[in-house]
Amino acid sequence: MAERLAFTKMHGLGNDFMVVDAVSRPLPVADWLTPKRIQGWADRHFGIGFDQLLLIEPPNGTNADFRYRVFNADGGEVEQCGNGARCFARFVAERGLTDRRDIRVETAGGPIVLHLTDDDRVRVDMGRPRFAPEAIPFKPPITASGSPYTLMLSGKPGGLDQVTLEAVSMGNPHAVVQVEELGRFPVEAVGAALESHPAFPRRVNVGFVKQHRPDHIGLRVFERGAGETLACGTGACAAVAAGIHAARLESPCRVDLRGGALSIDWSGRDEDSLFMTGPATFVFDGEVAVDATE
Ligand SMILES: N[C@H](CCC[C@H](N)C(=O)O)C(=O)O
Repeated sequence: MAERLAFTKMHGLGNDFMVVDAVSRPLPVADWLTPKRIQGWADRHFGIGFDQLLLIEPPNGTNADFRYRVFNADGGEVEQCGNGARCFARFVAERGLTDRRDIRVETAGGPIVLHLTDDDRVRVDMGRPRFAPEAIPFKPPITASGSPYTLMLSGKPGGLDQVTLEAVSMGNPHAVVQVEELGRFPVEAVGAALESHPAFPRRVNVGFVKQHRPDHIGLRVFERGAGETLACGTGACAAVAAGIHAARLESPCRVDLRGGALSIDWSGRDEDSLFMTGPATFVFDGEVAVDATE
């Protein structure tokens, strides 16, 4: 007889998630959330369909309120998910797992703090952006004299034989590429080429930015382990951090993604946290059979 796993489908601006609560009901996570099973559930035709699976656990020995783990559609566990953090906050608040309005969370990419605003949005302290190549991790070309970096591309993806980018860590790795026109840019081809580029030992999320004004950008993101998504929270944070770091952008900055808009603010001082504010949406509750023989 197969076990049943309860989950909640949520999204942040169309970046969608399977949310699993392992606080109310402890789960045999290692046995159940295998990469193969996550890949199957992520499939939009044969499974539930999502960009990431978010696992909510009790804190792991720190003074945090919860631990939050993120798995991409390809089954790999990663450090951070910005849109997922907002969905996490609304889930734990509205399902009675906490009565706090400021929620401290452990993540593999470092601690974050989630604040529930009065209009059902969530403001997330995403921690400090990091630009040092070793923090990304990123191996710049030996000829590079610093950011922005020019990487050669093999096979001319999207007709390009090189690309200029900035590299930022928001706990997870991001490459930020400035483009003239987002609608027609070959995001799939260039994003896939950069995601697996040898300069990024742990692969990378790739953001393509069109700057409209110093406080307003458009962004498309080809995500590590998920492909192009309708929105990427850490991608929006990385794009604005790179722009402020390079004195192109100012704070607060509006980021228009395919699924909607986020507001990002950061002082530009390395020691200060960057903040992201945006919505989180419940879609449905469901359950799925966990067949031990799979
Ligand atoms: N694909 C990302 C994880 C999800 C990030 C994204 N969904 C967000 O909202 O930040 C990575 O491999 O680091």
